[in-house]
Amino acid sequence: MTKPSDHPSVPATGGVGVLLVNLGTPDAPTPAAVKRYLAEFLSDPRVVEIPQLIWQPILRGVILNTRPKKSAHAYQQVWTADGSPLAAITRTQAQALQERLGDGIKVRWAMRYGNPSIPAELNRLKAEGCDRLLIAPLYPQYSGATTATVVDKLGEALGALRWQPAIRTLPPYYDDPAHIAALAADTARQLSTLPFRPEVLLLSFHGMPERTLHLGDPYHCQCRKTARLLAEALAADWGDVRIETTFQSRFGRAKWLEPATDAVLAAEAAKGTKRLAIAAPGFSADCLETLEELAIRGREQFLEAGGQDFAALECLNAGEAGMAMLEALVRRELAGWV
Ligand SMILES: C=CC1=C(C)c2cc3[nH]c(cc4nc(cc5[nH]c(cc1n2)c(C)c5CCC(=O)O)C(CCC(=O)O)=C4C)c(C)c3C=C
Ligand SMILES: [Fe+2]
Ligand SMILES: [Fe+2]
Repeated sequence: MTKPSDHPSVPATGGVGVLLVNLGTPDAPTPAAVKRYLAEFLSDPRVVEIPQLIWQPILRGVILNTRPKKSAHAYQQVWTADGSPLAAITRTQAQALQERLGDGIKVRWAMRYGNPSIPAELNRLKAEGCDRLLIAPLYPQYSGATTATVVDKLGEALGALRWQPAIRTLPPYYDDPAHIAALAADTARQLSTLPFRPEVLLLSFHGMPERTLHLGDPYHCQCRKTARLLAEALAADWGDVRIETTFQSRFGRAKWLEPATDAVLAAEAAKGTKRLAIAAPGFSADCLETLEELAIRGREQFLEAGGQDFAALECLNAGEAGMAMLEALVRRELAGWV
């Protein structure tokens, strides 16, 4: 049967797509690009929970006139030939996952803030015939400021479509046995290559305003559980290493989750800890917060306070342990679709 001459052409359908999403990053390590990125990021009411009428004048009048220069300097210290580490690693993770899943599933990546955007990649997958999509926010622990805002943005993009794809989202995987096993294997692998045996292993998670915990955000508890399970998994071979949990990257004047990573680094050195390693099991990819704040500034803080040996471990990134885990999680969520 031929379609009527006034009938629109039918787009391709029947494909399955996976969209990996991480936080976002500036397009360049310049004050202007950082300003554009921070304006979008810090205007998200999920990230700064202050009424916009009060917050926007502070953001536009103060923060965006001071922070971009300082942050651009920090980004310059970690920028690579492939661009921002967070974007470059997320891209590599998507390529590696594509290879593992094969051509029957299309894998793309997006950034919640900045580029490539969620709407652009959603529309691209749809144009390529994917009418079933798994959106995977690459945050092991759920928070309103990260996981939920990916789904908000997705909803906004879907709202502009007449013909929407079917959607699934990857649940947080903070206590998933596959995640804990990947973290334990990769942490042990990295610890065993260090030229020293640490007395202390700090597990540093990105902070959040403490208020969000009391308002019911599960982030804090999920970080604590990841840390506890990881410590248990490491106990057999690394039981002599004391494991502590801290929260980093405080922003603004409100009280944030404690203890703070920078304060603990200085306090450990002051009380005589000489050898310390730090890992960041809340980040699926290395980024400004791990490469600059922990590996550069954290080292300075520990050594200046009297520490001797310091190592910042890498995130799971696109390594074997992390990719095997991601493949397992994604295949599980795609069950029934492929
Ligand atoms: C891993 C989870 C993250 C949570 C939770 C989170 C909360 C959160 N962050 C800010 C403010 C900033 N974060 C910045 C960078 C940044 N944050 C995360 C992850 C989480 N943030 C990542 C992966 C990155 C790195 C981005 C990169 O380009 O590499 C920044 C920008 C850098 C800077 O100027 O310092 C800010 C600002 C708030 C307010 C918040 C919770 C409410
Ligand atoms: Fe952040
Ligand atoms: Fe808690």
